[in-house]
Amino acid sequence: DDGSQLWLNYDLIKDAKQRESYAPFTKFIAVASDNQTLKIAAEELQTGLQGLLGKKIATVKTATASGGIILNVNKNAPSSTNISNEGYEIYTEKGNIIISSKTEAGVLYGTFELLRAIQTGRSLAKLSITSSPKVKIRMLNHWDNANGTVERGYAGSSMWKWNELPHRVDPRYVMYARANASIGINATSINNVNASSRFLTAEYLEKIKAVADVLRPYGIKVFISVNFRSPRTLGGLKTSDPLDPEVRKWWNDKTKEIHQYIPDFGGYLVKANSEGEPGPQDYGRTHADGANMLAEAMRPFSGIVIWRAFVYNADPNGDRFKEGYAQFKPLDGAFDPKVIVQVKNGPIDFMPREPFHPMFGAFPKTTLGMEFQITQEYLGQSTHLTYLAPMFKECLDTDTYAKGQGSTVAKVIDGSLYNASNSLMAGVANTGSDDNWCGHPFNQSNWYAFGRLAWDHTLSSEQIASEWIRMTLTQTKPTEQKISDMMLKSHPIYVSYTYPLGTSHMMGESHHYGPEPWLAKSARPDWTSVYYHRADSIGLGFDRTGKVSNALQLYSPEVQKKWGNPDQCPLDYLLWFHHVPWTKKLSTGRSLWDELCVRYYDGVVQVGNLQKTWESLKADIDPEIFENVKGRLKIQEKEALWWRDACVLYFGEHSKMPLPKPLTPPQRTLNEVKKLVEIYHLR
Ligand SMILES: CO[C@H]1[C@H](O)[C@@H](O)[C@H](O)O[C@@H]1C(=O)O
Repeated sequence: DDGSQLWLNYDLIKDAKQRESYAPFTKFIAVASDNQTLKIAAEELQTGLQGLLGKKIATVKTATASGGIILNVNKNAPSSTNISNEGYEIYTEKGNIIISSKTEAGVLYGTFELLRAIQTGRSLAKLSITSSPKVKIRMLNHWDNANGTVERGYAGSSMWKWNELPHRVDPRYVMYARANASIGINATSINNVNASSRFLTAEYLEKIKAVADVLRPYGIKVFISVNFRSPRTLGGLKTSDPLDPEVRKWWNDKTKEIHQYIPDFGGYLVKANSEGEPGPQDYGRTHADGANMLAEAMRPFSGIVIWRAFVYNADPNGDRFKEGYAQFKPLDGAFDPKVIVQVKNGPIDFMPREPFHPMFGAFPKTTLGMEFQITQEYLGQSTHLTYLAPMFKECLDTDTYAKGQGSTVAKVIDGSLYNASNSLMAGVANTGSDDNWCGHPFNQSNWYAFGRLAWDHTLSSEQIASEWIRMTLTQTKPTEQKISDMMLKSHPIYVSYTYPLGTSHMMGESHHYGPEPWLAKSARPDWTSVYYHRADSIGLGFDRTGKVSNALQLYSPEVQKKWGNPDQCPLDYLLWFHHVPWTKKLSTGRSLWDELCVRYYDGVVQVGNLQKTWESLKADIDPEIFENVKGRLKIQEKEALWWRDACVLYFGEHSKMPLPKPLTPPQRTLNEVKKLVEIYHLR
């Protein structure tokens, strides 16, 4: 098993009794219409049950006996059932299992839920499931380039073969569609937000159309990331000013043209005036001017405009933490209803642990979408085992107190806090052309977890891990439990040997691989490490209280209270908000310096424990996957040591304090670690 079938490998259920228990419900599949989506659902059931039960199952038009699975689209289902268009019900009636929804896509989602029930060993005897997605647009953002590379991709080159399309349509697109549909993902933006105008040419629209045609029956809409300067680069206009009538006409025409290829086009995703990308500010206009121009072009159609809030200027005296908020806050209420503003989970940039972005809860008149990063740019890329569901949930479950207690980030995102009519959760994809799609075999679990949480953010990290392990790795309970334990501990372990106590942004410059806490000079001050950790002879951390940047003031008073006092701030967030003296005693009873060292050292020890646990599971795991993970855990251990030694040695030069007992000295000198990291900068 090379992992190419992801969590849909449908391996035979080993326990014969269990297989038999499903026999009374799997005698036939009834599907009345020949709608393509329903056909796909029926075929998925056939493939799945063939694999899981080793049983060939026929499809019929109408059920004449009991003991089958009936796929049922009920467009007029009473609204009292409280199920949204994409939601489904699964129940038993007259000895049949009914999967029912108002839409074909809903039936497909229900079908995957039934298969998941069997894959994870649940009983079908008294099924009664109703499920509706909590978020409307559940989307992958690909940072894939036209030349086949992937920005921050760690699983090979792009999965989109632009040089082959539209003539050759890679069969992997179908696998991709199945995988996404199985977790409820219903949208995908196919190209990098650092966007090439090429994607708006007729040549590329034909290619994108071919992809959209594959994804459509799986309920997935295609979006395109656009370059704001396209009216100039493609249209030959003198400007891309969003208030210029010719520019507006260009976008209107382009949007119409796109719809000739893709009638159900999802819409535009835009990174503007961020990290050198063009945008409305180039012409003295606002983000709202830019977004609303595109929304107007989209007016005749169902599509939308997703405008990113990831913006920051290079102000050495400012605080990047406050930038997105500062630029967007005056525009709350100014955006067209077709616009969703997509905000990264934290205010800086996908750091391993960030406080939630202060925009969440502060924009009652704007629809805010969530942007998570599934690809592990700062989280071990393809060599560290890091399960991200707990990190996603930590953000979603945090209370913004925007409308009193219980105003969680999740409620901002699912639209319930401000009664938003649309909602969005996006994840930067980690897919590539690697056989197993995601590089590290465990990285697949982050794609899976993202989709499951976008559908239902109340699912627990434990449940999602358990599902994924059973569907992907093993059905043996004790093994499952051990792997689940590894996964649930993995994010805290990673944070421990990289960014403990609320430190951030100390990675190697530009490639973002490995530690570089000493980085003090870069093209921009806020691309260095010293800007963030602010280590000096007194202490460590960025003071964001009223004394210095006062970024804390962007949060509601309850949140300020929770994080604003260094004696009460949870240690995991401490150095995000406070410059703490090295000698200050923390709640653990240790000084800041001692606590920092203990965490760096413990992280490395824990990676050793992950290795030991994995080794003990050898007999139960597919040999190829076993060796693959084993090798990567070795790399993880080596790199955890780099991080530990780099940070402890570097910060030690500031604190001038000895390592607490019983920690043994680092394996290298600071210069030796620096040399290791410098290799990655050699040309
Ligand atoms: C697409 O650019 C990325 C950039 O590679 C990445 O290092 C940074 O984290 O975020 C940017 C963004 O989100 O726009």
